[in-house]
Amino acid sequence: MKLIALTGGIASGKSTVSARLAEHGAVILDADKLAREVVEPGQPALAQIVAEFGEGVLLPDGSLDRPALGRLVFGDPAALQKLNDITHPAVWRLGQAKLAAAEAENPEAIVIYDVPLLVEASRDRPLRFEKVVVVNARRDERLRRLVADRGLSEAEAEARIGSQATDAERVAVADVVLDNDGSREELLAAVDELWATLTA
Ligand SMILES: CC(C)(COP(=O)(O)OP(=O)(O)OC[C@H]1O[C@@H](n2cnc3c(N)ncnc32)[C@H](O)[C@@H]1O)[C@@H](O)C(=O)NCCC(=O)NCCS
Ligand SMILES: Nc1ncnc2c1ncn2[C@@H]1O[C@H](COP(=O)(O)OP(=O)(O)OP(=O)(O)O)[C@@H](O)[C@H]1O
Repeated sequence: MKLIALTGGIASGKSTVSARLAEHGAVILDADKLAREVVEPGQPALAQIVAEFGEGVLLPDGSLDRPALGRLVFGDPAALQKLNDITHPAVWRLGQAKLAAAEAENPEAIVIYDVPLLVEASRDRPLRFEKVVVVNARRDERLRRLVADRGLSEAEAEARIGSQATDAERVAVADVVLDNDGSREELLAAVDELWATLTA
C-alpha cells in the first residue's frame, strides 16, 4: 500500500482533488467522515461531548447538533481543544483500523488519507506517509466559497479558518503543493500529473 496524505485549509479544494484521484483508482479515506462516525449515537465520543458541552449539543433524536457544537467551539480555542481531545484520538484509531483493512484488501492500493487537520492533529503522532500533498488556495477565495456555497456567515467562516493551521505551517510539511487559485481545470490537470508520478 502506498499511503499519501492530502491536506489543506477549509474550502481549499481537497474534495475536488480526492474525487479526481478516486477516478484514477485511488482508495480514499476521508477524516471528516471518520469524525462523523465516531460521534454517532452510542459512540463513547458522543457521550464525552455531552458531558463536556451539555445536552444542548444534541438534537431531539439524540444525534449531534453539529451547527450548535460548531458555534460553541469555532472562535473559542479552549473549547475547541476540549473537543479535539475527545475526537482526535478516536478518529486516529478508526483511521488506523480502516487503513489496515485497505491494506489487507489490496496491498498494491494507493490510499489517499484526506485529512484537513493533518498539521493540527498529528503533532504528537508519528507521520508515516509516503508523500504529503497540500492544496492551497487564497484565504479570501476560501472565505468567499464558505459564505456563498456553504451558507456560513462571514464571521463563522473567519472563525473556522482562524481555528486552523496557516498556509505556511501546511506548506512546511508538504512534499507536493497543488495551487488552487486558478480554474478547476488547472487544478485537475495538476492532479493528473500527480497521479502519473504516484504510479510511475
Ligand atoms: C464541530 C463540528 C461538529 C462541526 O460540524 P460541521 O458539520 O459544521 O463541519 P464538518 O465536520 O463537516 O467540518 C468541515 C470542515 O471544518 C473544519 N473543521 C472541523 N473540525 C475542526 C477542528 N476541530 N478544528 C479546525 N477546523 C475544523 C475542517 O476544515 C473540516 O473539513 C465538527 O467539525 C467536529 O466534530 N469537529 C471535531 C472533529 C474534527 O476535528 N474533525 C476534523 C477531521 S479530523
Ligand atoms: N479552482 C476552482 N475554481 C472554482 N471553484 C472551485 C475550485 N476548486 C474548488 N472549487 C469549489 O470550491 C468549493 C470547495 O472545494 P472542495 O469541496 O474541493 O474543498 P475542500 O477543501 O474539500 O473543502 P472542505 O475543507 O470544506 O471539505 C467547492 O464548491 C468546489 O466546487
